[in-house]
Amino acid sequence: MTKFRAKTISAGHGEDSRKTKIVGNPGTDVKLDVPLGVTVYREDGKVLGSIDNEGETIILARGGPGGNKDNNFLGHFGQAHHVRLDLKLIADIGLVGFPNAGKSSLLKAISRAKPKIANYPFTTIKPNKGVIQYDDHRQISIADLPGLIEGAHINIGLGHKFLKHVERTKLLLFIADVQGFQLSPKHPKRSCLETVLLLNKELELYDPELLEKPAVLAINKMDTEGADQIFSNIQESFQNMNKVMDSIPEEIRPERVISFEDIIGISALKGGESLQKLKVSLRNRLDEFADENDPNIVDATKVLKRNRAMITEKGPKVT
Ligand SMILES: Nc1nc2c(ncn2[C@@H]2O[C@H](COP(=O)(O)OP(=O)(O)OP(=O)(O)O)[C@@H](O)[C@H]2O)c(=O)[nH]1
Ligand SMILES: [Mg+2]
Repeated sequence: MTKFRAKTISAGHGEDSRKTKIVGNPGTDVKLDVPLGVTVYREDGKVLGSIDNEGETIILARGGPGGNKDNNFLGHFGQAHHVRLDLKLIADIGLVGFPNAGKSSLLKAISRAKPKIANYPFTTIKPNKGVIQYDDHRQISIADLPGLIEGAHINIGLGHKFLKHVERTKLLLFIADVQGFQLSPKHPKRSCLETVLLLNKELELYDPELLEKPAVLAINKMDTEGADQIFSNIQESFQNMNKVMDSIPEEIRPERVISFEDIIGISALKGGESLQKLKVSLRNRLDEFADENDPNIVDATKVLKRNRAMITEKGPKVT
C-alpha cells in the first residue's frame, strides 16, 4: 500500500483551487510513473482508474482549496488515502512452470530478454517480458513468470502474484523439467507428469476459466539422461489420460485435464531445432485462436465485471 497525500493544504492544486481565487502559491503535483497495465484501487476497494495506454494519467488525490475570501481564508486539506497499485501484465504467452523448470532459460533462448537464471527455486520473483521475433518480422510477446508450487491457489509461495499475471495472457506455455521437481528434501519428489498435473490443478483451483486458454506443453532439459524415455511415457499418458488418472493420487489430480495443443520436447540450454519447432507451434496456435474467442476479451469483461461488483458493493460508480 502506498500512502498518497496531496502535497499542500494552503493552496491546493486541481480544479477546486482553479475555480476560486487562491491566496499563496499553488502546490505542485506529485506524479508517480507506473508501467502500463496498472489498476489503482483505493483501500475500500474502489477502482480509481487504470493506466492502459502510454501517456494516460489518473488523479489519485485532489489538492484542497486554499484559503480565500469565499471560505474566510480557511483552506482545506487535500484528499488523502491509501492506494494499491495492481499490475496486470499483458503478454501473448505466459510461461507456467514449477521453480527451476527452465522458464527464464527458455525466455532467454527464444527472445532477446536477459532474465536471471540460477539453479535454485524462485530465481524469478517478478515477471520478465521478452519478444519472440520471427523472420517475417512478426513479434509475439512472452512473459516469464515466477515459479508456481503446490498451494499457489491459496497463496503459498508466490501464489497469487504469479496467478494474476497468467490471467492476462492469451496462450499458456507450460514448461516442465523432464526429471521432475522437488522443492526440498522435506517435500515429495514429483515426476514430470505429476508436475504438469499439479500446475493444471493449481490453475483450476484459482480460476477454472484459465483452462479455457489454448495451452502448449514444453518438456525441458531433454539433454539430460533418460529424457527420451520419460518424454515418450508422457506423450502416451496424455493419449490415455482417462486410464492414467486412476493411478494419480487425489491431491494432485485436477478435475479437468488441460488438452494441450502440442507437447514438445526441448532443451532451453542447448537450443537447436526443438526451439524452432516450439516457436512455430506457439505462433500457429496463437493465430488459430486469434478470433472472436480471443481469451483476452473474455478476461477483460471478467475484470470489468469484478471491478463493477466491487464498486457497487463499496461505493458509488466511478466513471
Ligand atoms: N541441462 C539443462 N539444464 C537446464 C535447461 N534449462 C534450464 N536449465 C538449468 O536449470 C536451472 C534453472 O533454470 P531457470 O531458467 O533459472 O529456471 P526457472 O524456471 O526460471 O526458475 P525460477 O525462476 O526459480 O522459477 C538453471 O541451472 C539452468 O541452467 C536445459 O534445457 N537443460
Ligand atoms: Mg526464472
